[in-house]
Amino acid sequence: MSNRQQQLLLEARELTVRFGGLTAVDAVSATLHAGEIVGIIGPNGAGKTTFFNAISGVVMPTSGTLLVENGIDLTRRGPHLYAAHGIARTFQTPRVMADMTLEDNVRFGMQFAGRHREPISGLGSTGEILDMLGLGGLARNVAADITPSQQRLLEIGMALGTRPRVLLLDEVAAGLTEAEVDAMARRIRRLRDEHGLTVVWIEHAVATLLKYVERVLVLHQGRKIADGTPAEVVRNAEVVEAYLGDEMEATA
Ligand SMILES: Nc1ncnc2c1ncn2[C@@H]1O[C@H](COP(=O)(O)OP(=O)(O)OP(=O)(O)O)[C@@H](O)[C@H]1O
Repeated sequence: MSNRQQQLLLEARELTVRFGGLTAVDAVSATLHAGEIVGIIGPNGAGKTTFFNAISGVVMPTSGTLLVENGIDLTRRGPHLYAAHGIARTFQTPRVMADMTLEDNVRFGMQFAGRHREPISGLGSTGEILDMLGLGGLARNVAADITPSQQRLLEIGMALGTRPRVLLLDEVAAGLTEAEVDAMARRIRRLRDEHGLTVVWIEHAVATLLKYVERVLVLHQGRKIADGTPAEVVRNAEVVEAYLGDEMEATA
């Protein structure tokens, strides 16, 4: 492992999120190191999105601790601070601004960049960001006029505008064709390989995700039940049982 990969960018310690009597995330501990592409899988309602919400400041954890780069404690701090510390995310339903042009959408994201954050190499301008996502030719179009899969890419562009080190992707492949998913995965890998980002990627389609990530966390009923390479988790008995075997068969 290189030094770059060893740098700890995010650490959740016993993170718990309760909604009334329901424990959506149950004492989950996990680490994320620079240069990783990590997937999060788990059956419906497993707590994947809530865990994302907790590590991006969208929901306050009930208990536990969240540390970011340089050991800074962001537990229970506001979402703007997460962006300032280099954490950016997309949402399951893309939150683009339909009436604005693609370049203005990316510019909007840039307003949330931490004032002292260096631009990402090769992704410092709206043009570079849109080109990297294959949206350069549509820069002056309004977001309402592009396809749903292009809107997903645009939302990634808005996140990139904040100059993140860690990019959290929530089901960016949902509803895409196989060819589009493949193109999306290649772009995500380039974000890591060429632009130095670290990626955490939730996808409901397990077989899809396991093809593209190097490490995977498995959540079930709010608990982390596995954390390893795709090959390791598909052989994990607790994981197979959580999915009743069904979705894992395609990847076994
Ligand atoms: N704001 C909320 N208020 C109350 N309950 C919530 C809230 N958000 C999520 N939950 C509940 O928390 C649990 C975990 O939900 P979450 O959306 O995190 O799971 P998930 O693994 O992302 O599921 P899916 O694959 O269906 O998106 C579910 O039981 C859900 O109903």
